[in-house]
Amino acid sequence: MAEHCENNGKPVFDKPKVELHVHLDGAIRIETILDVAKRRGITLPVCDEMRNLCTVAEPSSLTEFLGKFNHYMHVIAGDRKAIKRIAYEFVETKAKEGVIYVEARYSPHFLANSGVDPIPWNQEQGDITPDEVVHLVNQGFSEGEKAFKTKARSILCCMRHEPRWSMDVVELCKKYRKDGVVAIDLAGDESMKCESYPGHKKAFEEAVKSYVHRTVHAGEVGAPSVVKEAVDVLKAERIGHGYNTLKDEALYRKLLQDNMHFEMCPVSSKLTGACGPDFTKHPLIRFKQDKANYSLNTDDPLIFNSTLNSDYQVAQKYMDFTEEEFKRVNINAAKSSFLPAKEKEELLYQLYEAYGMLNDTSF
Ligand SMILES: O=c1[nH]cnc2c1ncn2[C@H]1C[C@H](O)[C@@H](CO)O1
Repeated sequence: MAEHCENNGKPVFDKPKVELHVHLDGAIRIETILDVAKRRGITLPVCDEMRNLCTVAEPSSLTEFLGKFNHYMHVIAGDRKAIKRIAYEFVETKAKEGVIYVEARYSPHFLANSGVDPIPWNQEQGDITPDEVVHLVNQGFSEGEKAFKTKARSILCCMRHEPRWSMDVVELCKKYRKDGVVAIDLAGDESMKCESYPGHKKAFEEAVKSYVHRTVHAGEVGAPSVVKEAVDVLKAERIGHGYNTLKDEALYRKLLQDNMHFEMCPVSSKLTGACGPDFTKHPLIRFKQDKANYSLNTDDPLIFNSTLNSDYQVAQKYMDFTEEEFKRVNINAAKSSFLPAKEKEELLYQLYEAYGMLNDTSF
């Protein structure tokens, strides 16, 4: 059994949690993929084989990991019922994990089959645009929130390799800001520098101008220069992963000073090969020692066959995380969330109350 799956049933931190970095399309239930495929008449390998195809059990590379989406995205993309269903089920899953607020990210273009060039996943042309995808996910999240009492908001992803989609993405963030979309992200293969992609830069400039919050995948497998660029050029307010920031001490110090939030995903970092396999030497330990501003997240639980508890287990078992640190992590996550000020205050209040800290002024 993989290290991160040990004792998976018993919650390490059985208190309300906040998750800021999880890909909706990397968090689909395998049973749902199989069920939707059956309804749509799409032939897939049998259950166990499908599970093996969609997951990584041993450390691989970011490229190999990103290839996993090819095995199932064609089943969900371009299907209204399926898109809404994955959003709804996602909220149910997070509620069961004890998450009271989650920001889930996805690329609206990757789930569309119309108004997107090229049409992804070898789909036939259909009539579901990126705009309708966002509407469907918003509906799924809103119904999920009513049913399971966990609040879910969306971050819309630009993809590094498709700069032509990025202006659409920021426009969708603006259009749906009152309907559950809280920020823009840049995901995908980080070795592609965005200096050479004015499409991303323009979109992030528009985001700044229109008060759309920004996070960027950087320093996961890429050099510290990608982190620097995310902060200086794309005006990122949070960094997705950011492990390699530690390779540039001056940059790390500056970001610590600026209270930059790092969205850390320990299980993911091992299985994508972003960090070495020995969790006792993980960059997260330095962030913890320095009392940096970071959160703990699953990233793509379908592909890593993990839950949020897996990441907390790794932190506890290999990185000496205490209950106090788990509380601090979640309070930082709430403070760094992209919720409007009043909702953020309410979220923080819920955490302080659940953590028995309403009279504690040290936070
Ligand atoms: O860990 C990641 N790094 C970079 N890109 C990622 C990661 N996990 C998922 N993605 C990509 C693949 C998804 O289809 C896309 C939008 O969620 O974002």
